[in-house]
Amino acid sequence: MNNADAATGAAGTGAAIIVEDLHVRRAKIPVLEGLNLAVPKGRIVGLLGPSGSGKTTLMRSIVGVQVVQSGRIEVLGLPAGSPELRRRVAYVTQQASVYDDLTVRQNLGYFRRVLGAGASDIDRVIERTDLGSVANRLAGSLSGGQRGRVSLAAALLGTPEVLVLDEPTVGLDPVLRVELWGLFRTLADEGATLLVSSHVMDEAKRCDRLLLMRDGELLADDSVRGVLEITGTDDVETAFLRLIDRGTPDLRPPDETARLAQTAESIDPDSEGEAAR
Ligand SMILES: Nc1ncnc2c1ncn2[C@@H]1O[C@H](COP(=O)(O)OP(=O)(O)OP(=O)(O)O)[C@@H](O)[C@H]1O
Repeated sequence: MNNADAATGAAGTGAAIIVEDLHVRRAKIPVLEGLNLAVPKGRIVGLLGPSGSGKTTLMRSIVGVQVVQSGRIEVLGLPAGSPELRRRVAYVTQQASVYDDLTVRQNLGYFRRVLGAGASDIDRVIERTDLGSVANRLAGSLSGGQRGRVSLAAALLGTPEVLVLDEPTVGLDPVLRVELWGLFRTLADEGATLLVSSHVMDEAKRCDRLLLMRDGELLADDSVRGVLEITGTDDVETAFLRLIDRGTPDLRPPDETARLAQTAESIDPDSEGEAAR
C-alpha cells in the first residue's frame, strides 16, 4: 500500500490531494516518473528539494496547469483542474502575479471580481498579509517581498480550501518569513490545506509533513518527526543527505500525522532538534 492508498483508506476523507502514478515530461524529458503521494486535509505539507527536482512541476500538475502524460490527481475529491476547483484551490507562483500599474487595493479588487468574492474580503486579506500601510501604493513601486504578499493576499480571497504556494518566502528577511509561517499555521488551524515549496531546509520544521524530492522522485513522504527519527538526526538537511545514502525512501502513511501532531503540539518550531508546531 502506498501513501495515496493509505489516505483514501478506511476514513476516506483524510486527503485533500491524492497523486497516483504521476508521469510528467517537460520538453520530452521525464521530470516525474510514477509519483505517489497524499496531502492530508488541514495540514501544512512542505515540498522540499534542490532546484530542478520537480517541485514546481508537481505543483503545476496539482493545480491543473501542467500537461501530464499519465496518472491520477485528485484534489478535494475532484480531478485536478476541474472548473469546480477554481475557487477552492489557490496557486501562488514564484513570480508575483500582480498588475504594476494598479494599487494593491485595485489589484485585489480586480481579483475579487474575477473570483466572485465579497467586497469585504479585500480588507480581510490586506489585514491578514499586513499590507495595510501600502494598500494605496502602486504594486510596481513595492519591494519583491511586498509584491509576493500581494499575490498571497489575492490567493486568500474567497477563502480557498487548498493553497499551493511555490517558494512564498524567497527573498524575505527572517522576521517576515517567521510572520508568514505564522499566517500559514493560522490558515491550517482554520482548516485550510497548504502545500508549500521551499529551498530552505530550516523551514521544514514549521510543517506537519514533508515531501522531500530529488530528481523527480520522493525521498520522503512522512511527518517531520518521522523523517528525523528514521534518519537519526535532528536536522532536515542531514536527514535529506542520509536518505540519499540509504537508497530507500521513507514513505509513511499520512494517518500517522494526526498522532504525531498531537504529541508535537507543544513543541516550539524554533527550538533545535524538535518536530513541527
Ligand atoms: N518550461 C520548461 N520547459 C522544459 N523543461 C522545464 C521547464 N520548466 C522546468 N523544466 C525542467 O523540469 C525539471 C523540473 O523543474 P521544476 O521547475 O519542476 O523544478 P523545481 O524543483 O521547482 O526547481 P526550482 O526549485 O529551481 O524552482 C527541470 O529539469 C527543469 O529543467
